[in-house]
Amino acid sequence: MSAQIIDGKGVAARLRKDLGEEVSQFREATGVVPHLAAILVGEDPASAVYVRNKQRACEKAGIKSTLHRLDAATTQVDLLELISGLNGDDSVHGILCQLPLPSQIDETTVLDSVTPIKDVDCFHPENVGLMVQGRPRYLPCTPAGCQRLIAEAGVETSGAHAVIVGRSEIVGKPMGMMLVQKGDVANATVTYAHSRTKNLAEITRQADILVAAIGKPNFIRGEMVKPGACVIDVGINRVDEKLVGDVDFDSVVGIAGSITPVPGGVGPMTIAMLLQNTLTAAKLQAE
Ligand SMILES: Nc1nc(=O)c2c([nH]1)NC[C@@H]1CN(c3ccc(C(=O)N[C@@H](CCC(=O)O)C(=O)O)cc3)C=[N+]21
Ligand SMILES: [Mg+2]
Repeated sequence: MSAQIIDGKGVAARLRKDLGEEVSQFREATGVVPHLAAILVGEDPASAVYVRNKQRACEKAGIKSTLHRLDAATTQVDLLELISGLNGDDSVHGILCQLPLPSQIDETTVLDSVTPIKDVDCFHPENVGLMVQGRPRYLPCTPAGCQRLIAEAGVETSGAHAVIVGRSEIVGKPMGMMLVQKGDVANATVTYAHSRTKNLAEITRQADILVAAIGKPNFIRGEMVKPGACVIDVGINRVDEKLVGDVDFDSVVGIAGSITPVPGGVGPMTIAMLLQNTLTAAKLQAE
């Protein structure tokens, strides 16, 4: 038996098409064009590719996108000044500051400076707090994409044991919070595991839903997976010019019940959710 391969790329394409229709209805009803401002600091080639993909997806969906490129040597003061200008620009609904930032810049200070209503990444503590309390303004893009793929796989989450491997503020921590909520594609029993967890394989083997967000290529192997589990691979690692996940696909695919591929799994969903949040942002600000 081989796992069902969850087609993130296909699901994302469908979502983006539906979203494009919603965007055109919104534009017609309000005359407002949803607008995402993206900030890219430095020359990291992977970041440049991601930002370009996000911009292309925006344009296809009828969302305006502008790119603000800053030199790798940009000071924190300059970046904060740019964000302050975008915060005050009524034509801009969403602001995305691509991570990682160069070492002279403190990421937390910068992310906290994005006005919460324009925080389409859902990184601001106000938005994280609202999400954790079960009254989200925005959902964080990558966890929301994972949740959508779990639903697409037809996996029951209510009462299921979801094990999150990884505790980043961007993926692992919010993912667990979303799956433990009361609600659809939620009501799970959540365990967080991470680099200090003892007997990790013993815990991952208890997972009905296993989310791998550790940032280590091919880390989750077949013997760490319960037969029939739903395995969501958030990893994006470049190894010998190739993109590989945090899951060792070849050893897991014969054991899991369903699995996301890399590429073509969570990554495209992250972008679809960003577009969704940008439309939400425009709606909230058009009121
Ligand atoms: N402020 C901020 N928000 C982010 O959401 C954010 C960020 N910074 N920094 C970097 C990470 C990473 N990320 C990805 C998005 C899409 C793909 C994606 O579409 N991946 C394709 C492959 C793309 C390729 O070939 O490189 C796939 O998995 O099929 C990957 C990674 C968003 N991030
Ligand atoms: Mg990390």
